[in-house]
Amino acid sequence: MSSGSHASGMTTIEVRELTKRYGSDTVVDELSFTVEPGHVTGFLGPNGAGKSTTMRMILGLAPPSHGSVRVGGRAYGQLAVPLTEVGALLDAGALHPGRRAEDHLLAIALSNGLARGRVAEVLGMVGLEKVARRRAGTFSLGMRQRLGIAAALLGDPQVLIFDEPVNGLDPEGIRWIRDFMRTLAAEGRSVLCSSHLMSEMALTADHLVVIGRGRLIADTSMSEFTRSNGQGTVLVRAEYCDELARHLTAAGGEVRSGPERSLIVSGLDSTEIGRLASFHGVALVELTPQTPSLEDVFMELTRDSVEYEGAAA
Ligand SMILES: Nc1ncnc2c1ncn2[C@@H]1O[C@H](COP(=O)(O)OP(=O)(O)OP(=O)(O)O)[C@@H](O)[C@H]1O
Repeated sequence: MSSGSHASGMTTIEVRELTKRYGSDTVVDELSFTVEPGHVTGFLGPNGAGKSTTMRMILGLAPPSHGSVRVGGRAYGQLAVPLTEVGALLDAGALHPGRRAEDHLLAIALSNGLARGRVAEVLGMVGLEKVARRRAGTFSLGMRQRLGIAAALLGDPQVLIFDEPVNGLDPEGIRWIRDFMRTLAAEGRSVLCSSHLMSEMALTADHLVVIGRGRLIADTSMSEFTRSNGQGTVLVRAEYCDELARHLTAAGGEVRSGPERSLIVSGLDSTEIGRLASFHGVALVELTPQTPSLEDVFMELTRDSVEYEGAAA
């Protein structure tokens, strides 16, 4: 059934100078990035940044004003059976409420020339086999998401696109989707997942593409992002706080008071602080590097684009 076109493993998504204009609004602006196989790539940006529009262009649902998208080296329109190349979960609400889960999947399978046996397989993969005969209208949001994912997997595609898949889910549902995406990537698939929450991506993504106002802000591995943005402050507690604060300031540190009589130090790392304290004979009670939350870093990164949006509204 599968076209076999991904035998080469070249199942990247290549976005090049992608641009979308609606009237005078440039919603996606010269965006270029690559989604690699074997990773979950987090597609991050504040609301309205252009994530959904970009995903719709990748899926051939909206024509670019300029630039191109290639999936496995080809434009979406050139894919013989698109569902076998790229699967997507865009809007879990887009389900016929009266239709049984398995009939919903069967209709998609048959209209795409896929084997009917695949329906039971994907229902099993997402853990919906026991409710296969229930009508989609009776499903919880988490179940509808699973059904949407089952549909995306029908053609066993090497590329998967999820638009805000955990929005509105309970912690158990969020965990399930997160683990599932990681499993799909571990199988060698390319997984692109959008979110407006950095904290969510930090637990899910290996790679990050951050956009604001339709423009690329960052394209980096998650570990590099954490490393380069993780230099925060150091929380210090000492028996003679004031004396230590003087020494730290003299050594070029910036010191402010923290909770419970602690000092929050920036400009010096914990090793330097420990050595200074030892040199001056001040006993330390606590020395704890503080990592800024990635959510803070993300908000700082995209602040300009959010402000612009607010100002323009
Ligand atoms: N069909 C359209 N016509 C006009 N403007 C549109 C259209 N589709 C999207 N937009 C505008 O494009 C901008 C980006 O929307 P998009 O949905 O891609 O952002 P997003 O990053 O996915 O945000 P969200 O998470 O809020 O959906 C928004 O300002 C939106 O109003």
